Amino acid sequence: MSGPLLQVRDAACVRGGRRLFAGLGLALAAGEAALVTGPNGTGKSSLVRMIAGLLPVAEGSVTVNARCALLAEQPSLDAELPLAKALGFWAAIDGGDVAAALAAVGLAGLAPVPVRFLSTGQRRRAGIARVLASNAPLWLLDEPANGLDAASVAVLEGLIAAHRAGGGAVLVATHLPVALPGAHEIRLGEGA
Ligand SMILES: Nc1ncnc2c1ncn2[C@@H]1O[C@H](COP(=O)(O)OP(=O)(O)OP(=O)(O)O)[C@@H](O)[C@H]1O
Repeated sequence: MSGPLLQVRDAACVRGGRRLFAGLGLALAAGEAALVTGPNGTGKSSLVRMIAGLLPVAEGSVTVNARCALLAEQPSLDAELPLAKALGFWAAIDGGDVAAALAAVGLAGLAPVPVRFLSTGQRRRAGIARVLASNAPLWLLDEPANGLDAASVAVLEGLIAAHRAGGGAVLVATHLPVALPGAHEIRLGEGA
């Protein structure tokens, strides 16, 4: 495949009649990363959702040339199911390796535990495992470090680095430090 996995051109986002940002451009090729930062309410999550196709693009264009995996605030896992089975629901669609993904985020031991019993940080790591098991080339991670301890942030950073080294790309929206060497930086300002 040639060309960027993600191309955002002159994009604007409007929510509740308010323009959050405009004129935003970004291209992510294989191996690249984007770091989206900015104060609360400036549109970081909105940008992620817009790229994921969950919010309309008010102006400009968003072109996604690869399958993408979204880590949103909720892990999108059935709270009643054991963790491995909840991830298995998605793996049945995406074809991913649940056991390997759980091991990668240090949750192998919790595979039989219902999702509702997971702690905040474990739940976030479960969401990261879902992204990992998706085999999607483009990762869209909204606040992936929320609730994670320092060791888990380091694991996250390692997983992102490995994903990029394997030809993937990632966009991370965060108010917490996440090391993304060589990332394109997008700083969203105050909302309009
Ligand atoms: N459904 C909605 N209708 C109207 N406005 C909304 C809606 N959802 C979010 N907003 C507004 O859009 C703005 C941007 O929200 P968003 O969640 O993208 O910000 P953020 O930069 O991710 O913030 P935070 O750092 O607090 O997570 C906020 O002012 C928010 O109130």
